[in-house]
Amino acid sequence: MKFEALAIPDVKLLFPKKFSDERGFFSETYNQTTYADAGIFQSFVQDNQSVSCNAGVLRGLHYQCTPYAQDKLVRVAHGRILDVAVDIRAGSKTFGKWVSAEISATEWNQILIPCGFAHGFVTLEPDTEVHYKVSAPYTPEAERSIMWNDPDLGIPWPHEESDVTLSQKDMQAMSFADYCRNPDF
Ligand SMILES: Cc1cn([C@H]2C[C@H](O)[C@@H](COP(=O)(O)OP(=O)(O)O[C@H]3O[C@H](C)C(=O)[C@H](O)[C@H]3O)O2)c(=O)[nH]c1=O
Repeated sequence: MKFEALAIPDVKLLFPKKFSDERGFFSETYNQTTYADAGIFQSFVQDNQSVSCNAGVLRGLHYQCTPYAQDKLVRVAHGRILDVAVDIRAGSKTFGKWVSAEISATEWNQILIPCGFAHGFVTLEPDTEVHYKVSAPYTPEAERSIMWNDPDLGIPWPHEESDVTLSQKDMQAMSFADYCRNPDF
């Protein structure tokens, strides 16, 4: 399995093989053995899928607090996203730092977001379909949101505030300063 570490090495980009022929293509989008070869030993317990009708749909920055934290293996079956992971591990030398990558059906790449990172993405094309595996079940009471455009994080999203579509939850997300007052990682 071809992979590369991003600037925060715990976040990895993966490049599964795609076997194309005159019918179309086949790809193993997850395989415990070959992903272990890339240093991904997490076991996943839940598959998620979100479809966003337009470009500019922004979901995040989300995480589940300990002990309900989730590793996430994210891929795009149709369309393209800018995916962002923010290190929220208290004491980490990259605390408050972020990494980003374009994940798309065209590139057929994936991103592993470990526990201890807040995760978000913005769609770059209409009808973008994101599939992701998580290593712990959904626990609503453990769900937290940090403001996507928090000035202390300074994530250079490609959209202005007026151009993004957010959920009510994400519109009311906490600031990063609020998170720092009571970090739950
Ligand atoms: C995450 C989740 C949600 N839901 C229900 C709860 C809501 O009624 C509905 C929509 O949930 P939400 O608005 O939180 O969905 P997203 O904004 O796409 O959130 C996700 O997007 C960001 C990028 C993430 O990294 C998280 O995995 C996840 O928070 O699905 C479930 O039933 N199970 C689940 O695992």
